[in-house]
Amino acid sequence: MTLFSDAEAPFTAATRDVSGNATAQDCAVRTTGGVVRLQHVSRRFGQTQALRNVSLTVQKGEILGLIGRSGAGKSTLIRCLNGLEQPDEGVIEIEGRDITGLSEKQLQTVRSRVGMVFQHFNLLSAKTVAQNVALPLKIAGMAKAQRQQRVADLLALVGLADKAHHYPAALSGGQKQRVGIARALAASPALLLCDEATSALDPETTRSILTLLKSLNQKLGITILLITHEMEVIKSVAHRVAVIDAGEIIEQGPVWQVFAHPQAGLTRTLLRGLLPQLPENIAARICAQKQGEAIYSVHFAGEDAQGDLLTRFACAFPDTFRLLQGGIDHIGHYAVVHFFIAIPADHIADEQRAIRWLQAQQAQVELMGYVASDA
Ligand SMILES: Nc1ncnc2c1ncn2[C@@H]1O[C@H](COP(=O)(O)OP(=O)(O)OP(=O)(O)O)[C@@H](O)[C@H]1O
Repeated sequence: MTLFSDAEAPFTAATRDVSGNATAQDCAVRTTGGVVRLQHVSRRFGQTQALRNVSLTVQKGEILGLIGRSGAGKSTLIRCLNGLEQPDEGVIEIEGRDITGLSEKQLQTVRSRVGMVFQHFNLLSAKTVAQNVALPLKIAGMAKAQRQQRVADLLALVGLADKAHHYPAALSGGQKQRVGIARALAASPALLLCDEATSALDPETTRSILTLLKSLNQKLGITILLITHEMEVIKSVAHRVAVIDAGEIIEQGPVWQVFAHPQAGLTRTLLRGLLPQLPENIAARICAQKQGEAIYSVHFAGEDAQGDLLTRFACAFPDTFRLLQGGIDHIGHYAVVHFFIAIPADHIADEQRAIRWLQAQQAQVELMGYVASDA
């Protein structure tokens, strides 16, 4: 089902039915720059610049994670995408259509192309699970029999086929969010906008909801904009990440790349809990004066198969270094390797050979300082 006529829609995003099969809508697919495109969008409230010259594209079929701290401008951006807020400057396109300056009636059509998933689920407590999911379809005028079939398909898709006649009060947080996701998908939107969708859930439930979102993205090809303050969420499901700070996009790129080589200070701060850190007893004693052992940080990102960098390094340079801390992360098809080593500062030839070897493997090697050898 599409709520745009072919003439209105620059392309049809939902090209598969809820079972993941290709539909007749495939014929309507046309290539374009992105499902969502913001160009130089700014929004000010009095003295507060909530959005500053934001340019961002969410490509068809991708999961883009937008991460930022409280007050960074995430909600303002969502409100602009929904047409609930108008930017002071810039262009916002949904499926190639500029939505700035549209009438309320025109915006309703646009909103039906954007499925919203909320932090606190926003379910109607007096309606059953099936009725909650059916609501957008009823509003869109879908016939009852067709509606019932679609609700059944959607509930099966989110793993809640047996809960159709339950009320939200009888569901766990994770189940409520599954209902929220089914409802958001009901009108076959082009974009699923998830606003802190897992922030109210415990870690295990968070994982199951993220797994569901990932499988929906793969099965239905649905485009997802995931707004969060947790890097872990981004790492689990997003293809690309954009970091917003004080209304500005300060960094964006493929998740593995941003994890491997974060450029902005805030990105490094947000990543702190997820990346290996220099052990505290070393960090407390490190200094610039050459002595004892040289401490190096080594970063590497490459194809999965290259994730054995540390093993190869250890084989090539046995007895040359001490491993202080380290780990490998696998993000998509990439391995992100990060470790800290200590090399005796008086073995200059070994030190230089080891560093040259690492650099030849495209690793980024940074001398962090020195510690006395008994550290
Ligand atoms: N209607 C408004 N009137 C005045 N200031 C506003 C308004 N809406 C947002 N702001 C301000 O704009 C800035 C961005 O707010 P926004 O709610 O978009 O941030 P956020 O990243 O969503 O934060 P949180 O994660 O806490 O929800 C904040 O400084 C906020 O106080």
